[in-house]
Amino acid sequence: MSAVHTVAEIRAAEDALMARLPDGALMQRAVAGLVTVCAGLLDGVYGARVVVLAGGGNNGGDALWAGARLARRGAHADAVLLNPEKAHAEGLAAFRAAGGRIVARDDVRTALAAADLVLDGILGIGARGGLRGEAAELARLLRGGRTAGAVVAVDLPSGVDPDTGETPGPHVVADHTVTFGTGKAALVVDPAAAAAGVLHPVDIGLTPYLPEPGLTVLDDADVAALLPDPGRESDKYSRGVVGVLAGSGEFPGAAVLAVGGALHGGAGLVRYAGPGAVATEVRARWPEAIAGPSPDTVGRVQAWTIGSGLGSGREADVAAALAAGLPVLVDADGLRWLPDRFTGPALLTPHAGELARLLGVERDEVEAGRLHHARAAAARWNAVVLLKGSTTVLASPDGRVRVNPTGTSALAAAGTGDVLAGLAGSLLAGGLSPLDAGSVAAYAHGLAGRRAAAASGYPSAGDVLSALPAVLRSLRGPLQ
Ligand SMILES: NC(=O)C1=CN([C@@H]2O[C@H](COP(=O)(O)OP(=O)(O)OC[C@H]3O[C@@H](n4cnc5c(N)ncnc54)[C@H](OP(=O)(O)O)[C@@H]3O)[C@@H](O)[C@H]2O)[C@@H](O)CC1
Ligand SMILES: Nc1ncnc2c1ncn2[C@@H]1O[C@H](COP(=O)(O)OP(=O)(O)O)[C@@H](O)[C@H]1O
Ligand SMILES: [K+]
Repeated sequence: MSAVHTVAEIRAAEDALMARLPDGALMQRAVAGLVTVCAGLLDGVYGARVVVLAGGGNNGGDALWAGARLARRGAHADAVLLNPEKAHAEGLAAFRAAGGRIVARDDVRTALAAADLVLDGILGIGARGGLRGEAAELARLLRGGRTAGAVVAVDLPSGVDPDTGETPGPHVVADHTVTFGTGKAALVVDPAAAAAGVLHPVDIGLTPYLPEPGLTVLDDADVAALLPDPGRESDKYSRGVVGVLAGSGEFPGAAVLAVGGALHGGAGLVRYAGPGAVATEVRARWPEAIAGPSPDTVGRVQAWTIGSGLGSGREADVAAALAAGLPVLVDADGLRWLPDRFTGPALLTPHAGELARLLGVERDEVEAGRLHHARAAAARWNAVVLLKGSTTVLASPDGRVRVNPTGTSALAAAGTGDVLAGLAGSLLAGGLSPLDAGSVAAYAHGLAGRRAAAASGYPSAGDVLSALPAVLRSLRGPLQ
């Protein structure tokens, strides 16, 4: 599991740690990690051309110190000082003493054009708002291909909002980000995360001083530990029975895909509720599923997955499934008929457009502020909200947030959301909490998307579904 902390938490931890260390020692730890990554990216440090973009805070200090160390190893180091009066005094002195050169304004373009590596030390966790003035112009030059060198962001790409993952204005787009101490939301949540490139975490000894993280990113081992493990005495009922209320005459495929996802998520039995013609298609593809016309008549379940491809006019069916008071996942069309607030375990799986409609805002606003809007909806409906898209984020009404690291644009294909809904519903029926069911499902779904993409150029939702069994098998090992 990797942890993400807020700027306030990081500053408190840094203060506590710095109180025990000699002056400047913490920055030197950060700089040592930064220099190691830069040296690894360069084809030899000696003779390499490095341009340091230094703002007026400690982020600029890191970059100047790193420039100094690279210069001592034989690099030609140039620095652009964005705020010369405020430039980090010790960093600047070290940079100059190592032979680093301050670039005159007129020479910035030439320096960038010749650079093998550009260190972005304009702004770090002290950023407030997007880049302005000359800094914005520099970011524009970098994005415009002014340099062929690798752009390495120090701690964060400058100009992104550290805590929200939002990009309030112009910002640097980096090829690599060397980040210190712990994760930041901006490095894992789009749109900011898209500007970070490859992440290189550097341990500066902060962890013992940091609180439990509110935002986490699961890894293979976390997911393996959360996957249901049927015991020796299990039967199909004790493994969990999931009800799927999905599909319609208009969208029968959604039912087929959701039931397929549910059949592979560990539940012992899948009951499909829906119109006869759709049920016939579901059973033709999945003879192991049981079908009935409505939630009331299909038989007992331990959790419901509601909504994928449901179409219009299904309010009564949705109400009947919700009335059971069981753990529930609500997707797609089902989101039109939400109760005022959930009182039991609930997982909502909107994409940005659906969440925008729920919250009465524009889709662009949701995509620009994923964490904010997922949290707002989680609080509003007292449900875990899994917001799908380029970054899938899950916000729980208890304040916990998870970000899924496995997403791939290979999943941006019709029907993949139906597979996810079935899979997550199956995990709910298996006894996982909505937060765990949603994050485990998103994780495995992302891996299935990647696996499917490796096998077929542009995978369909069916390809993603077909890849799921092998992904789950590799995560949890074979059932004994
Ligand atoms: N503490 C430690 O020991 C360690 C810290 N470390 C490093 O320090 C970094 C944090 O440094 P920091 O706190 O100095 O903030 P930083 O990101 O450099 O920016 C602050 C400056 O930017 C300005 N400014 C703000 N917004 C702006 C905007 N939109 N556009 C333009 N300017 C803007 C603001 O000016 P103001 O507006 O306040 O006058 C202020 O001068 C951290 O990310 C890591 O790299 C590591 O070495 C590990 C040890
Ligand atoms: N650009 C993207 N990058 C990563 N994942 C994406 C992207 N776009 C969509 N997805 C994923 O694809 C799935 C699409 O689900 P959804 O929008 O409900 O489509 P549908 O209803 O057609 O199945 C979700 O899991 C979502 O997170
Ligand atoms: K930076």
